[in-house]
Amino acid sequence: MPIVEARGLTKVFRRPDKGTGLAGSVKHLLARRYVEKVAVDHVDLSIEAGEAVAYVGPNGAGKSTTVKLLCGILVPTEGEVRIDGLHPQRDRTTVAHRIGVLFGQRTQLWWDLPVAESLGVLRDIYQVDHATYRKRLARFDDVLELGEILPVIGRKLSLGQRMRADLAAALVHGPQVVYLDEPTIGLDLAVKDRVREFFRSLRDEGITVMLTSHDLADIEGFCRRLVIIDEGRIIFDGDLESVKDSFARERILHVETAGPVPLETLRASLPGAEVTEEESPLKYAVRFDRFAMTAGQVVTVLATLTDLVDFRVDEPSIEDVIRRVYSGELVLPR
Ligand SMILES: Nc1ncnc2c1ncn2[C@@H]1O[C@H](COP(=O)(O)OP(=O)(O)OP(=O)(O)O)[C@@H](O)[C@H]1O
Repeated sequence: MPIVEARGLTKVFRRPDKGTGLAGSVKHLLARRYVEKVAVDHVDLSIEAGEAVAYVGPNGAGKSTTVKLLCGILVPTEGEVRIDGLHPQRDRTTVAHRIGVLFGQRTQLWWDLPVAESLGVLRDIYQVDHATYRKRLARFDDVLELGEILPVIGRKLSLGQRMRADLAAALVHGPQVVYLDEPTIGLDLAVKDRVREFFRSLRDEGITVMLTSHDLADIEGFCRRLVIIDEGRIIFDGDLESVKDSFARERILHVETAGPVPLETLRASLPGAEVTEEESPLKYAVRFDRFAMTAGQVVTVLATLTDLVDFRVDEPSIEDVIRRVYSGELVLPR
């Protein structure tokens, strides 16, 4: 049985349509008008225990709303959610123990308390015994270096410290399912790396993770499954690597040659590829479609023209593919 299951999940927000200016407000008072926004539109999603799922989509696609529905923070307009077979509202307390959530844009720490006390309050709310709590804190300290920020008051934390503390807060009760909504937003690279390492350790422990991020480096090497939402609807749900294999066709071979070769000669020898000079002398970039030719074939052709000193092949990231999906240039099979 899936640990997270959503069927026909729909959320429609209704907000007052007040028009503009005073006249608009008066008109609204006399005859109330509303506009509706379908933020999540009949989403079906099944996540098995232990899966790490990337949930991506452009701004306003409905990602955060889905996460809020899956946690029980919002009640669906239509459809239903089950967490380990339980209903997020009817079984609120049991579900709260099974899930952890981090909203990168918001904190669940108490602003006026040191981090240690905020975590202590959560320990009491979730009734985590002291030995287990100490063990969890030690683990958070290992990867997140939490120890140094435990005495710091919430409002004095830097963004990176705040995110590390919030991760601990989301996990202090040992949830089976964790939703991470933009967990690396605004972090510098060193903290991002540390936090990403922590995600991998969660996955390796068998915790189910659903990760929403605009930084696709968060999902590479971490999530096997990719779900793309656009305008409230799931437009793709499948294997991340196979998407890359099938749609990230472009490869770039960076090559350094022993002597200069005229660009025209290189271009004439590699029809279908795009050859450009790189910034340093004797270095070229060959951009080619890997379905049209292999990197080996490109290297063989180049080696007939000159001696090669060094070469490297760059693969495009999943980011390129997803950018093309967002722009409508690429439609992935569902
Ligand atoms: N409380 C609300 N009331 C009215 N509209 C809302 C509310 N929350 C979200 N929306 C609207 O629902 C749509 C989906 O919003 P949501 O925050 O889920 O998107 P998102 O994919 O998380 O976007 P982002 O990547 O920008 O955070 C947007 O058009 C948003 O303006």
